[in-house]
Amino acid sequence: MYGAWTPEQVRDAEQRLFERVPEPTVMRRAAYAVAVHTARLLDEHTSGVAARHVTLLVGAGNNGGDALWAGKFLRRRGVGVTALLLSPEKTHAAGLETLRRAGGRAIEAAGPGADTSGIGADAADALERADVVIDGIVGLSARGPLRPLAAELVDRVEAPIVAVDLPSGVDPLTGAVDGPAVSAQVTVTFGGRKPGHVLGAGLVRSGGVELVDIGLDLGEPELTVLSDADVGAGWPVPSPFDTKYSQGVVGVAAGSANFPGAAVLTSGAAVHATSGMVRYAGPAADPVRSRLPEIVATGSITDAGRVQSWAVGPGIGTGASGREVLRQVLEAGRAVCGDADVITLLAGDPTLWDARDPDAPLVLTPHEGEFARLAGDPGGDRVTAVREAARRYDVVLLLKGNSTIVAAPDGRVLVNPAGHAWPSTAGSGDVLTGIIGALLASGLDSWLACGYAAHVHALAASLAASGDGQGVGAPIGASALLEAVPEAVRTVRAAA
Ligand SMILES: NC(=O)C1=CN([C@@H]2O[C@H](COP(=O)(O)OP(=O)(O)OC[C@H]3O[C@@H](n4cnc5c(N)ncnc54)[C@H](OP(=O)(O)O)[C@@H]3O)[C@@H](O)[C@H]2O)[C@@H](O)CC1
Ligand SMILES: Nc1ncnc2c1ncn2[C@@H]1O[C@H](COP(=O)(O)OP(=O)(O)O)[C@@H](O)[C@H]1O
Ligand SMILES: [K+]
Repeated sequence: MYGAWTPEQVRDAEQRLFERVPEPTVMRRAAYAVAVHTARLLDEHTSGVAARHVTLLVGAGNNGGDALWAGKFLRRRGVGVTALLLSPEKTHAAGLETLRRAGGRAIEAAGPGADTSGIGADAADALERADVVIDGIVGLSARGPLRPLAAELVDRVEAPIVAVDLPSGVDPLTGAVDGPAVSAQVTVTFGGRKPGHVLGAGLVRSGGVELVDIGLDLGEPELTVLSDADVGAGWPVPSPFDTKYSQGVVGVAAGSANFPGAAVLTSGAAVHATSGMVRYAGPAADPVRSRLPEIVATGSITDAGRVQSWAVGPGIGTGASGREVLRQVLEAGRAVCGDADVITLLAGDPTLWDARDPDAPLVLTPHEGEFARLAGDPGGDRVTAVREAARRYDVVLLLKGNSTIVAAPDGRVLVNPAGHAWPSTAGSGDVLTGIIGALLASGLDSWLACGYAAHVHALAASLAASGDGQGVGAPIGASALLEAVPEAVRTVRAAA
């Protein structure tokens, strides 16, 4: 498990740290780590460190200061260092002096001989000759899109980039990118990850994130990211004294005559995710029986028998029959995972919420379009949007995406950064619904159930796409993802 802390939380911790440790000492510690990771990248790309060339992009604040100090440490290893100063009058003075004393060169990014981009001739040359570039344009204090000169420089870089703290152009709080931004090979960050490293485009732009301990005491994180080991440790498996009933029976109300696949995928995922028993209720009972013989299938919810949770929504339609299915499931007073048409129905008819038993956990799993129907466009700050909607509707809300966000009504937020896009295939959301339904039936806390399910779902997709999680991937369909769920569960349990 790891956390991500907001810039505000980091700044508060920074102030407390500076009462004990002088600021320059902290900066040197941070910069030394940047230099170490830069040397590693140089070695990877050029099979050496000495006599290689590193160009620093130096902005107006301490992020640029870190880059300058890193340049000094690289000089000690014989690296040629050129700093391009974006705001010469605001450059970190001590950093600039230490780099110069160590034999580094510092020039104005917008120096003489500039072409229409505004980049000076020497600066353009330094960018071209760089084996690695260090991005110290902006870090925690970034606001809005990169300014024009910074944007031009970032556009021009061809060498691999080490980002200091955050890739410039990424919003530290939301991970949103609105214009040109650095795509780092490695991001070296200090004290704790920031939301920008795990959310949205920031996840992709950060590359590999290296965390450096600089002695910050950060408190409770804004966001939590689960590891394989966390998920494996909590994943429900049968005890010697369990029966098929005691592990929790999952009910699935999904699919229709037109969409039997949704029924098969949701039910199949419930079968693969946990042991125990799965009941299916709906118009696709025949295809479900023929594909999944272990499922007890009936035509209607009233005939389904007792269950501990319902996975409901995919393929049920938004007409009268879908509406009736939702009403019956909500009235059953069991834990519910509602997806797809359920979200559209709840968004369109607020009276449907009245059928809900307030004591039974309710999870909704919208994709972005469904979320917009329910709670409006999530915009760039998805965490805030999901947290507010979870509170407003008193549900656990899972917003799907490359970074899946799970908010509880009490404000807790989990993020699952997939790190790849293999789940992006039709029907894979149905699989997620089935996995969550199964975890709810086992009695797991519904917020954690969503976090566990999103984690295993993304892992299953990666295992299915790459054969064993290591090889080169190939496109998959949701059926392959479904079949890989047991392997994903084995993988996380082995890590626990
Ligand atoms: N926290 C810690 O414990 C430690 C933190 N450390 C380091 O300090 C960093 C934070 O430093 P910081 O606060 O000086 O600000 P920083 O991010 O360098 O920004 C500088 C200036 O950039 C500008 N600017 C803003 N937006 C912009 C944009 N879109 N495009 C272009 N420019 C933009 C704006 O200046 P303006 O031009 O508006 O005057 C802003 O003031 C942190 O990320 C880490 O690297 C480490 O040393 C170790 C300990
Ligand atoms: N680019 C992506 N990267 C990673 N995961 C993705 C991406 N796009 C979609 N997913 C995941 O795939 C699933 C798609 O669900 P959904 O949109 O409901 O599809 P469907 O309705 O076809 O089943 C979700 O779990 C979502 O998080
Ligand atoms: K940066």
